[in-house]
Amino acid sequence: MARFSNYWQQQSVVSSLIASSTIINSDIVNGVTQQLPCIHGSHGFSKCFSRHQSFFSHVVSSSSIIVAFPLPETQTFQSPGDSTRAKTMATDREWTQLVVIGSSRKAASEILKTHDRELSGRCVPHVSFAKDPKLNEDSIAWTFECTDRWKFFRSLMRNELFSSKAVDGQSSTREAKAREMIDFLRKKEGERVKIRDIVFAYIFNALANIYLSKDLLNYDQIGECQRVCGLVREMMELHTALNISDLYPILGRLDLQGLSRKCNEGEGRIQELWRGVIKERREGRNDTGDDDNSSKRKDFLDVLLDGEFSDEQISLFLVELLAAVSDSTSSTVEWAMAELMRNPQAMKRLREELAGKIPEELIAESSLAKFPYLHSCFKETLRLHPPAPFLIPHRATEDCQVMDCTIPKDAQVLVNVWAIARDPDKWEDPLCFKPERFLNSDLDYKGNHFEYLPFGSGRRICAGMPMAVKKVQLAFANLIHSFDWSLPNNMLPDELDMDEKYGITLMKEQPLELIPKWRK
Ligand code: HEM
Repeated sequence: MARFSNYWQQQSVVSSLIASSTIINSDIVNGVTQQLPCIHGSHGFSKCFSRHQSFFSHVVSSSSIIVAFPLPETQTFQSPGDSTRAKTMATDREWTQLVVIGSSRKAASEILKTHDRELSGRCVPHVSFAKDPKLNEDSIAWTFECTDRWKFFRSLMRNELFSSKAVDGQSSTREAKAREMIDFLRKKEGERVKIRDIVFAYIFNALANIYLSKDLLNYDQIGECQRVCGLVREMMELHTALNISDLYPILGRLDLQGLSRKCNEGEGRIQELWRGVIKERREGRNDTGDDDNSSKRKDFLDVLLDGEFSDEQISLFLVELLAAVSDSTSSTVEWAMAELMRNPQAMKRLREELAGKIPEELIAESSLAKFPYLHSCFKETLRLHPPAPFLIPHRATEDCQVMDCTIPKDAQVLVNVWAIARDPDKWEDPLCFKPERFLNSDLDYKGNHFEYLPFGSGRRICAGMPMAVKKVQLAFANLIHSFDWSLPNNMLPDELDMDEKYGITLMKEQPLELIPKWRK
């Protein structure tokens, strides 16, 4: 309960800070007050934003733009008059960025369902390669609009990667990679391991094998795994770093803080991991004159080469479909492990469920359906720690009336799924980790229940959800089933730091370090 009141206190700090930087309609809706991710303890988001407070004040006071500052916490644009004012401000000040945040179930449903068509553009941060209009049309997650080309990519991914048939066909690859992860951890028995790095390597290699039929990371070079994991993390953070170019798009090209340059360099280093693989495959195909390689089993790289995509295009797909998603997926496993360490009863119950059905061997994907409590732990982890707390920023592609508020064209539209999944009016004990709430409940993450949207909803819903669900649960189940885990330095479960760190992915600020002990 102490944590809960702390939560509300911090809301006001964070809300007013944010309100002072951009035009915010944090509650397009009835009664729910502004809620921004932050919470646990005294750090997390509030720290992240307060670090920039002086920067904001400076920007604000030195400009003649944007609303009156600072906006009081409660000031939102709720009445039709307010929304007209917001619109006027946005159109008068074309060179500033209007941000609208939906923070209730109703607002989420309006944005992602009722107005899905008008609000499913993307607001692309200046650091992203996709800000370049020529590259944007080859992006999936950052396409400015849902064009025919984006539809083509989505259907290509659905058919080749994420249909039930395709996902089932990949299960042996994921199982093999899960086994490698467990074998590596067996060798580390009694030592401290960073869960994030280990799981990242599993996710990354499982995806790399599905796309390229090749490992890109090697557990024996754990330093390299950490380097790549750190590089990806840094890129994700750069996408949400406070960037003056995003606040004042007119300054975009100047890259005054050097963030775009940094992001480009990071992406370049990540792409080095697979550039050679693409080149080699293309040359191999040319040498055999076997352009479509029809007699052999195809992986996703073959599909892309058959589709005559350039090496550059393929490489950028892999930035989005391999590097970026490995971050969100490994983060979910890390949070799940952290929550279980803090909740010994839940850990015990999960162990019993797993051991009752699978006494020895590694748990196979085909067995996952037998574990309702495992599935509930997965759902509860995503409720408390959605990897994308505001989804990926949407954009209004035209003026749009949402409830009693006009969202003008080109406004950035965020849905605070983090806060919605903690709304005390909708969730009992919203800040407690209680997987039981999902047992015997039909609430799922497929985008139909607007109080719970870890994968989003509507046309921009996570493309990789069917694969992500399997991948996370497989890793999580086997980590719990194979090892007893303890915290280093005799730390007590309550002492585990659960602060969050904001990037596009909501990470655990302090990486989770645990000591494995083989259970068999
Ligand atoms: C636990 C793991 C994951 C979670 C919680 C998650 C969640 C999300 C969310 C919230 C979005 C944005 C939705 C929106 O903006 O409305 C998204 C987009 C996306 N996700 Fe995931 N994701 C996960 C893993 C994956 C994986 C493993 C893949 C692919 C292998 C993937 C591929 C994508 C793609 C391509 C998009 C962009 C969709 C578009 O803009 O059309 N995700 N994801």
